[in-house]
Amino acid sequence: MTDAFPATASKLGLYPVVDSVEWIARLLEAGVRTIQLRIKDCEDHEVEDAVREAIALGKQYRARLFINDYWRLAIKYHAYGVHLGQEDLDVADLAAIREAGLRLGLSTHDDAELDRALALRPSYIALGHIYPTQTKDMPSAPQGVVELKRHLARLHNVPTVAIGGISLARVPEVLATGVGSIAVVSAITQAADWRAATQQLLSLVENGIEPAEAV
Ligand SMILES: Cc1ncc(COP(=O)(O)OP(=O)(O)O)c(N)n1
Ligand SMILES: Cc1nc(C(=O)O)sc1CCOP(=O)(O)O
Ligand SMILES: [Mg+2]
Repeated sequence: MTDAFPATASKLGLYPVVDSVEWIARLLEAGVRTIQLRIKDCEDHEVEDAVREAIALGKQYRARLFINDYWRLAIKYHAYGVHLGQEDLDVADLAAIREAGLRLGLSTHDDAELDRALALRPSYIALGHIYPTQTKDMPSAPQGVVELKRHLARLHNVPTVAIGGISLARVPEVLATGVGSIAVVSAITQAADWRAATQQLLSLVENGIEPAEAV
């Protein structure tokens, strides 16, 4: 059996996914403790400064800072973790990520992807997309909360994250499935008042979760 990736918190709480160091800085300052830098379609050298700065901020705030896609840079600058999708799995050096002590989060969208993810023993598994999303072109249909709940039944011992089209109004329905974390992009970055939206999301999602362990 393959070695497991390092553990993360059993419930990751609110998990904003953002595309700049500026967003990372303002959300950490606002109290977010799980966060992802997601800058799409660049070469490593184009995003190296942003990745390094985001990781330094994550350490400063003792936050769980995940780097999407750029796993080599995440290793180089000792990120808390890396988030990879199914296509990324075809090219990433998972052994190098594990040996460097980074946590690994994996995207899944159906049973077959869940099978593949579970076999790799990641630190968490993300399930998407739950609702229609304007943020990313998705090849599949939204899975909805009934399917989400069915998938969660297979994941008792793995931290879980729901993503895709989750607005503030939809958070209670998603939390009711028992998922441990809610990842959002537009619910924060497109909000008329991102600060208020973040505080509302934090209190809804993290109410009742144990305070974060030291990172
Ligand atoms: C928390 C979380 N879940 C899913 C994704 C999607 O990752 P991926 O499938 O690699 O797609 P891109 O984000 O790279 O377009 C994510 N980033 N974060
Ligand atoms: C980046 C991403 N990954 C998804 C997946 O299902 O894997 S859905 C998604 C976009 C989520 O943005 P919003 O919260 O604005 O809908
Ligand atoms: Mg990816």
